Amino acid sequence: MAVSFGSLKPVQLFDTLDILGEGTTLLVACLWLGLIISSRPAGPVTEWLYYGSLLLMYSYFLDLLDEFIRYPDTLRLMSWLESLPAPVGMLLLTYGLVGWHREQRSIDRQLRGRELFLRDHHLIDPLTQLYGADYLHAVLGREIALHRSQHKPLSLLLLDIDDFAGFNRRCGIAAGDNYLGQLSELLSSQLRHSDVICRYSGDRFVAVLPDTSDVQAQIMRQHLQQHLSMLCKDDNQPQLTLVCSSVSQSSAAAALQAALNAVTTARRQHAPLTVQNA
Ligand SMILES: Nc1nc2c(ncn2[C@@H]2O[C@H](COP(=O)(O)OP(=O)(O)OP(=O)(O)O)[C@@H](O)[C@H]2O)c(=O)[nH]1
Repeated sequence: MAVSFGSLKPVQLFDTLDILGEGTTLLVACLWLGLIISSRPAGPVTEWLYYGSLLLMYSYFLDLLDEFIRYPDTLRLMSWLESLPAPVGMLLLTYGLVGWHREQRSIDRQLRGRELFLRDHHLIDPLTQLYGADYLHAVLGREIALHRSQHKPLSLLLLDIDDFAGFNRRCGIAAGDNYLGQLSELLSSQLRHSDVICRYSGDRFVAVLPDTSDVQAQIMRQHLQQHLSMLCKDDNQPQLTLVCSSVSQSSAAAALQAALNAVTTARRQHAPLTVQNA
């Protein structure tokens, strides 16, 4: 369209420096557009950035064309078309960049939170390499909120060692440590990747089972029971109580208390045992 409004300039009037400068500016604007399209997810911020750089590209393109084509002095339209899109494009681009900055800050905040959590080694129990009680409370609280809002089932498994103090006295602390290690390995190998296994206290383990109904939790408990009963074959080994409960409470503390009550009930109901159901 621009070509039809004007006439081609003679070659001797071409300004090489101008062409080089304006050509490079146009290429950089094209590069920006390419980077935005390839690296950004779809959404309003991307649109601001996209339309801003598109307008800049358009303006720089007309600027470059100006170096090759002479327009009649009476034609004001071309000069408007050249000069107007650039500031509008800059404004759109700036608005998009502010949005991008905000997005990035909220992503950074989330990542920093996660990293701090992972770097917090006191959350990991050094003996079993499982998460400890603090982590359990945090994860269980988060899962309860998530599962309540999504109306999904959530269950807990609680494994308690009976009279672990007695076992330590009979066999020694080292044997007790070894037994805790065996239990944690067994739980880690038999539960799913999505389950969070924690050492809740010295002789208690809790697994948070997301998206797990009561029936599924019972099946998992029976599966674990078979493996645990192999550990309990030796008369010298401490006995275990294993309960599972579906979480209906609204807080982590209440859910854990319900699981602990289930352990007490299970213990009352059985003679020193292998494994029990809540
Ligand atoms: N070997 C070993 N023992 C531990 C560790 N942490 C806690 N204990 C012991 O676990 C025992 C827990 O005692 P209690 O809370 O009375 O539990 P329990 O003896 O199993 O009694 P009940 O649970 O009521 O059957 C204590 O004797 C602690 O010393 C550990 O890391 N290694």
